[in-house]
Amino acid sequence: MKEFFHVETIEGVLAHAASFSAVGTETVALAECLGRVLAEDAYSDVDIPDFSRSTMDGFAVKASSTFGASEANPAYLNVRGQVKMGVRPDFSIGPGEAARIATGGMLPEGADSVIMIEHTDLLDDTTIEAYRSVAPGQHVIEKGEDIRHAEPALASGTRIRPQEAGLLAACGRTAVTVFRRPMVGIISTGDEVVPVDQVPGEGQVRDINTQSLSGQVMAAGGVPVVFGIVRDNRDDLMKKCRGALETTDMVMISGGSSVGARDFTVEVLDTLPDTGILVHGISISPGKPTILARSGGKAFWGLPGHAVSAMVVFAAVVRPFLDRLCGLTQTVRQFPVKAVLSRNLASAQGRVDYVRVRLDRDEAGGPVMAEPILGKSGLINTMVKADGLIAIGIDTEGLDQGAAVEVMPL
Ligand SMILES: Nc1nc2c(c(=O)[nH]1)N[C@H]1C(S)=C(S)[C@@H](COP(=O)(O)OP(=O)(O)OC[C@H]3O[C@@H](n4cnc5c(N)ncnc54)[C@H](O)[C@@H]3O)O[C@H]1N2
Ligand code: MOO
Repeated sequence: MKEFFHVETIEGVLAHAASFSAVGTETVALAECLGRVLAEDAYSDVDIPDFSRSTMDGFAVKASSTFGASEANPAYLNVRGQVKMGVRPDFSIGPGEAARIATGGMLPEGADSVIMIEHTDLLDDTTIEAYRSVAPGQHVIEKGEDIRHAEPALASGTRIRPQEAGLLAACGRTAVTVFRRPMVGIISTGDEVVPVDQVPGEGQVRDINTQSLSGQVMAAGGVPVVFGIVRDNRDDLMKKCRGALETTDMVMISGGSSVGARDFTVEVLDTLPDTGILVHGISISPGKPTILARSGGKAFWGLPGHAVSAMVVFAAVVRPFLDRLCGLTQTVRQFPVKAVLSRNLASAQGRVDYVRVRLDRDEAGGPVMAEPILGKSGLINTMVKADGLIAIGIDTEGLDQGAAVEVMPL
């Protein structure tokens, strides 16, 4: 009888991720870099800002000229001139002096702070009264305070969000080196699986997994490459797998990962050159009959056919491998949502149970509640109802109503 072998803990499977390498790099225009992963340490060609700059409309002063100033006892300051925007002032400031300055203006030599215009009064064309004291550095961004040009502004392996793109703009980077988006081959198998544009006949189902897995790949920054549906035929499967491995960076096949007589995936993998099966069976549910193989340095996944199982395995196991291929090395700061379980939940020991949950909160602003969505792993609509997954630990028998849980968003 065929059996699972290498049944592995989730940690054991994830440990294999380190043995796969990031894909190559390419240069993209700044405007195209959103969502990409930086493949270089990015520096600025100048300090940012490159001059000490006012953050308020007012008067640039030496802070010491205002010490002790108040409504009852204002400081009288001599106005030396006006700072023009975008140019270095051609005068300096001494004790008891001030210069008109707008937000963003360059501080004149000698000035170390700015007093807001609303804390001053104009006595005549060249004299102001200051009613407040300011501290050195107040209302000023110092030269290099945002980014110093000798220090890396962003580290290689960082995912570029809008704020990183803004910082790259400040650094003068019109183009950046990023990792290529990994191409992920997607194959569906099964004689009963038909394309979306066909009305399924008796005993047939439409191909869900190609679409849902493609979406997960895209959301993770990869490019799905769809290889369609393969019949339960060893030669056809072999041909598709070879083609997918030759043209993509990672392959996911769904269905045919279990131990049934028609489950050819393992046989095909055993025959492919330079290919070894790393894992067949993971101690998780759903998703136990998952295969991970290495073929010519590429990860090859056999995901369970059930639509929920395939998606859960992607979220819990495949995603960290794809992150690695994407070149992500900086910690991805994604925090789970903390919630309270709405009902008792049974779970078997010896495996990690991934439970779909819907999040809700009452209008009074109580805790976020996690309501389990129970249902078989072939029901895609249970994933639609779910906002996330909770993992019940391998040694945990179940969770009680009211337990604190962490929800991985879907
Ligand atoms: N005797 C045993 N039978 C099964 C076991 C087991 O341990 N012993 N494990 C079960 C579990 S758990 C799962 S999950 C499935 C996984 O089986 P396979 O990966 O071999 O997948 P299939 O048998 O091909 O398909 C399962 C199910 O999913 C439907 N399917 C397949 N592909 C798609 C697709 N692209 N879109 C939508 N639906 C798809 C397929 O028609 C089947 O209904 O094995 C259990 N059996
Ligand atoms: O573990 Mo299978 O992966 O139920 O649904």
